[in-house]
Formats: sequence, structure tokens, C-alpha cells
Amino acid sequence: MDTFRDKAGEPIGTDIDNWVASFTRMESGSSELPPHHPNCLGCGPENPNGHFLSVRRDGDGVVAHHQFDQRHVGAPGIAHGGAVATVIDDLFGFLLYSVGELAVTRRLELDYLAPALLDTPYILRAAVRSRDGRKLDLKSTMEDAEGRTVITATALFIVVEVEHFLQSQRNSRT
Ligand SMILES: CCCCCCCC(=O)SCCNC(=O)CCNC(=O)[C@H](O)C(C)(C)COP(=O)(O)OP(=O)(O)OC[C@H]1O[C@@H](n2cnc3c(N)ncnc32)[C@H](O)[C@@H]1OP(=O)(O)O
Repeated sequence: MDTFRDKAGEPIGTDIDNWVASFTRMESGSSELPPHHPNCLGCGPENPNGHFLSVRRDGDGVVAHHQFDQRHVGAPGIAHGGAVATVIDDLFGFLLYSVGELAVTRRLELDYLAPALLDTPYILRAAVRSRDGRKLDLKSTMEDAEGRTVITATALFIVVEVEHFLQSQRNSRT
């Protein structure tokens, strides 16, 4: 069974209630935000196939420094577009620590303005553009070290109750 961790990284248990509790609103600060799940494809520290995304608060938004590597090849020297989308989607997920509620991706849209190169440092930022009821309108950018924008993205996240995840667990065939 999965072990979930609190804001300080201490193990807090294995059930979904603890996982939900870990998403309660966090105070502003420069500390690294906790992963969504130990095995999260974007940020999980225990997923050897993941991106190990490390994310901090940045004003009202979040920021991450990231490099794609040989595991993420789409074409020679270039990161796979799906790998980039994974990282951006996961980055959006860190905004939930500010929102203080659970939400999931309904729509994710990326503009690939230039190739995302392997083994090249990028800075990614995301913020909540607006909220309308359950609908969170999110935006993100990925820039290279020279400040050139490589990716722009928007997403619609929908706020959900814990039942959304309980139902998914019940419906899972694994
Ligand atoms: C806590 C999680 C950590 C984050 C990890 C990183 C992010 C993720 O990977 S999340 C996992 C991937 N996403 C999913 O699995 C979600 C799958 N989808 C679903 O479960 C459902 O479609 C769900 C829950 C998102 C929405 O379902 P439901 O509540 O029925 O929504 P629905 O009523 O159709 O739409 C909600 C609102 O959005 C609007 N809407 C829906 N699609 C769109 C769209 N493409 N553009 C604009 N508006 C839209 C609807 O019109 C509606 O608006 P209103 O409330 O004003 O009537």
C-alpha cells in the first residue's frame, strides 16, 4: 500500500484520507512542495520512470527547474511532446496546494513554440488565471536559460470531491 507524506515529508499513513489531507492549503514560502504521490509520474520520488519534478511556490504561482533526459526522447536530441505535456500537467497539479482543494485535468493544451531539448535546463512557471465555480483556468510557460519561451500551455482543472478517487479505486481492475 502507498505511504503518503505530510508537508515536511514525514510519512503520515496509507489511506486516501491522509492523501486528501496533504492537499490542504499551504502557507506561502519558498519551501519545496510535496509530491502528489510517491509514485507520481511527474513528481514521485519513488518512480524510476518518472520526471522527479521538484516544485516551489513562486508568488501566487509555482516554479520548477527541469531537464529532460535520454528517457524522454521523441526525436534525436528532442524531448517527446507527451513527456513535456506530462511535466506541464504535473506542474499544474502543484497549484492545488494554493487552491486547497482537489482537482483533476479536464483539458490540457500546449503550444510547442520550439523544440524542448534534452539535457538542457528549463524553467517552468504556472499560475491560476481565474476560477469559475469548480472550473480552474490555469496557464503555464517553459523558458530556456536565455529567457526564450519554448512552451506555453493552458489547462482546465475541475474541482472534485474525494469520492472521485474512491470511485476510481473501486472501478480499477488492478
Ligand atoms: C489531486 C490530483 C493531482 C494532480 C495530478 C496532475 C493532474 C492529473 O493528472 S489529473 C488525472 C487526469 N484527469 C482525469 O483523470 C480526469 C478525467 N475526467 C473526469 O473525471 C471528469 O470529466 C471530471 C471530473 C474532470 C469532470 O466531470 P464532471 O464533473 O461531470 O464535469 P462536467 O460537468 O462535464 O464539466 C464541468 C464544467 O466544465 C465545463 N467544461 C468541460 N469541458 C470543458 C472544456 N473542454 N472547455 C471548457 N469548459 C469545459 C463544463 O461545461 C462544466 O461547466 P459548468 O460547471 O459551468 O456547467
